[in-house]
Amino acid sequence: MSTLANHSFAKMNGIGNEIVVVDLRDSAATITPDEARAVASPAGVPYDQLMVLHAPRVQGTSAFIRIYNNDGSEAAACGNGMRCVARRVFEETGKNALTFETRAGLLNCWQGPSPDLYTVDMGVPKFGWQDIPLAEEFRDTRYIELQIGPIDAPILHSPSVVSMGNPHAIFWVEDIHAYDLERFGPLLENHPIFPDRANITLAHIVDRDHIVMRTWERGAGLTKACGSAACATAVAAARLKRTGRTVHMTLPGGELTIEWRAQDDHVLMTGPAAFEFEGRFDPALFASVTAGRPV
Ligand SMILES: N[C@H](CCC[C@H](N)C(=O)O)C(=O)O
Repeated sequence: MSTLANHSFAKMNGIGNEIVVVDLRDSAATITPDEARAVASPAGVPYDQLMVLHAPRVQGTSAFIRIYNNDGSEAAACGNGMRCVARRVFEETGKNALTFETRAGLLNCWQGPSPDLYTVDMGVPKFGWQDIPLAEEFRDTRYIELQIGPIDAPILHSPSVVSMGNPHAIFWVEDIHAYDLERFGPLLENHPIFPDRANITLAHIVDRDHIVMRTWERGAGLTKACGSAACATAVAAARLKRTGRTVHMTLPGGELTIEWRAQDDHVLMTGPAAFEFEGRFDPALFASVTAGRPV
């Protein structure tokens, strides 16, 4: 039987990015893709990302976090999900600053400038074509040769690419609503130039301090917000010298502030984390899936 049967969870969201948080720090089990997909099923607790806390592996961290998209794939970064995890563990411990480990590295989280805001240090962005990763060499990743639509009149073209521990492609447009992202998103997400797939963002630079954007997420589809994409987009715009290093981001689900810190190139993301409800997973959800095995 699955470790998750009858296990408690918290349903949260990060400006509309649907998050489920599960605490497995007292268990040796890991979650299989089948179990992650079962949780996301209509009979379960539909989410964009599942954030699973495991026992800390590194001195000074509160947990090792595994991140699952609702298609069952694992991701190394989830900004909105990390704010939700930070809120949960701050409330559990009474602390207001903690460090977590993800596959992208150690992430410091702290209470933001007001009680309803949380800041996550998302680490240093990577720009090398092999770090994104891309399937072939591109020396300048501020714009890569990728387009969709007729060769002589592409609909979308020349995206910037950035890794925040997960791959992002950002297309710069005048009107983010003028494109059928539900149609183009999966084509671009699964384009062969992205051997690990990619998160696809449409972004409009309003001025040097403000960007509006929306994202087709790798492994989750169209979401109301993507925190790591907001980080990637703000950094990509600053690289193009079209904004400063602190940018206000407007996403369909709400607002984030991103600072690409000058002294160490770390990307700080600040925004809310909403709690919705707690529950326990119905064992029937996992009747036909393979259970995670102790590592
Ligand atoms: N779909 C992303 C993971 C979640 C990112 C997003 N929800 C965020 O807040 O950063 C990926 O597979 O890289």
